[in-house]
Amino acid sequence: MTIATTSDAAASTPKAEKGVAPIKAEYLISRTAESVLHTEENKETSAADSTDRKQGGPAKRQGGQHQNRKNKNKGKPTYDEPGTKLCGKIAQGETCPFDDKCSYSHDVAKYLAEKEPDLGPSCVNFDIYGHCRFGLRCRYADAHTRPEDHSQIVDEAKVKTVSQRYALNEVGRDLQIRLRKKEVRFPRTDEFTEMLKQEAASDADAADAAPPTGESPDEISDCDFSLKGQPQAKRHRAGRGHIDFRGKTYLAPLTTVGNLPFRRICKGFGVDITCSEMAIASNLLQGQQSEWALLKRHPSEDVFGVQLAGNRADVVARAAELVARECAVDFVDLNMGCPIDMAFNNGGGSALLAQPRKIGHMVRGLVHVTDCDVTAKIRTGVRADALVARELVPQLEGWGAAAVTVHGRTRQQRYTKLADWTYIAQCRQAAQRVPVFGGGDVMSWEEYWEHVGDAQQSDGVMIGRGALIKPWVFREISERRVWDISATERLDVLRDFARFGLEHWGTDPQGVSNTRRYLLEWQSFLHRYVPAGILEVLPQRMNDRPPAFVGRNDLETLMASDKVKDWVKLVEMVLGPTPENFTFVPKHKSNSYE
Ligand SMILES: Cc1cc2nc3c(=O)[nH]c(=O)nc-3n(C[C@H](O)[C@H](O)[C@H](O)COP(=O)(O)O)c2cc1C
Repeated sequence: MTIATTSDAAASTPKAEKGVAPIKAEYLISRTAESVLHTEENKETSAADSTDRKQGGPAKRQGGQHQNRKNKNKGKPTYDEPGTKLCGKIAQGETCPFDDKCSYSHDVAKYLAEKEPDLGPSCVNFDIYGHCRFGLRCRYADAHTRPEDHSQIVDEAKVKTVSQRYALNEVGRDLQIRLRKKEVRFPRTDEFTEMLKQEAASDADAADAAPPTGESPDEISDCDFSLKGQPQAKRHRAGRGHIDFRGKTYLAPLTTVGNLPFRRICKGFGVDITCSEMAIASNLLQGQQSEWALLKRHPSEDVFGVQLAGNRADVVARAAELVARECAVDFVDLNMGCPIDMAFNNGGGSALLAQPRKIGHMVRGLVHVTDCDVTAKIRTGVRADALVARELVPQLEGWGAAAVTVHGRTRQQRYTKLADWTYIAQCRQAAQRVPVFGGGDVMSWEEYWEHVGDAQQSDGVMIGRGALIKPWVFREISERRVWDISATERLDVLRDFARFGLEHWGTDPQGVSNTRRYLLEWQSFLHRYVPAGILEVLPQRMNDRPPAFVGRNDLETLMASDKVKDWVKLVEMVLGPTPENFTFVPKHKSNSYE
């Protein structure tokens, strides 16, 4: 898409309208030009709310995920591999132990005749490791294939010097198999469960001895937030508490988009703390490979946590015990904010906020079964008329949490309305020692320092969508200045992501396809960035929607497009041509203006 500036564009003057990003007059597109433009393009697939925007405002709809994603991007053919999949051993030039019983093709000539052309002259995996584990199946295979006999080149010198694997926390298949066979033991969780049983027995004895109150102990603990009867934070183990959370920048856990390559980009811009995407405790315990893959950590992630979600204290404890035993993690974070129905209706995520007794068991359990810090991520409450976070913070502290993050919205609110930073400040004041991070809507250095500076509303800020829209926000925060980043520099960021993605997901057709999809998911947020030099008033605010504008050059204009077609074009600039029949619908609705 190339939007030309129309002659009457400069005629409009920006108004300081509530909810509208103030764009300098010379970059505005007039209403007439805009409607012509959209008539021409109205046949295109567009992102969820792009049509809302053209029609003068968002239609009311539920937050969450796009439910109508066609085949949820999983249908075939979505990635560029010939119909027959070449056997991995043969692709490496080795012999296959299964011979003619192998379910994959051994016909190299046929595979190469059908294969799409290479996507580029060099292969990231070969460049780093001195060999490519995908061999002929690599989409950059020419870089490491001898043309005369298709054998694979190995750069021995490099193979030897690469001692460290690219990602940490790559848990072997044998653990997954043992988990599926139920052969893994959880001694520390067993110990904790036993302890809880004894506590329950002595509580029952005490209740028998006490005069009747008319309420069962469960009823009391399910609705009472006082510290009565709760063990204090005495379960800290030696070695715990080594992270000084205060004042550090913290990249929020972000399902799908907060993947390792994205976190690596944010590390490059200076973020201090990173966290995995939310991993479901029960999926980990079932040995699901895709869930364990969420825990991978790049060596640059020097303060790294794993976020766990679950609805049962014993399940979450087992998962945490295993993660802490098998992986390199600095902290385990308990998710109590997830709003999606699937988690909520099963009593997990933000549904926990209404069950303080269960939270107590969970946090104490995590503290008991791990040697690392345990942190908690909560919302202000489930509903606006029953906020619970302020009462919960001291409870969490008592149970042994090393830090708490409060996302300043209720579940009911999703992303509508601004985060309540006044309430976050009250949560912080309710804590005695533990650092309380706030989260919600921050996307500029000014807002960051407003919340952690003199106002002392929080001990730190966790940044989610702000980092997705402009990951360089972390550099701006540390330098305390706006960076008017150019479109070419932004394209370099996309290029880095593509490289990191190919390193992470692989250079074979599936890996390239994953990289493309995750980059598109990210672009569904990135396009919301309004270049600093185009704004009349800084900083850009999360909920201020810009009127249609052109960038300072065609690339900048393309980057601001809310059309999926343009996102695909942009991604092709760093990842080569998209396969035919490719469709994409972004997963999260939170990328759009509410
Ligand atoms: C796409 C997306 C995925 C998210 N995934 C998670 C998650 O896995 N775990 C979690 O605790 N919060 C998750 N969140 C919530 C964020 O961590 C954060 O608390 C929230 O977006 C508010 O911060 P923000 O206004 O800076 O985005 C997600 C948010 C978004 C936008």
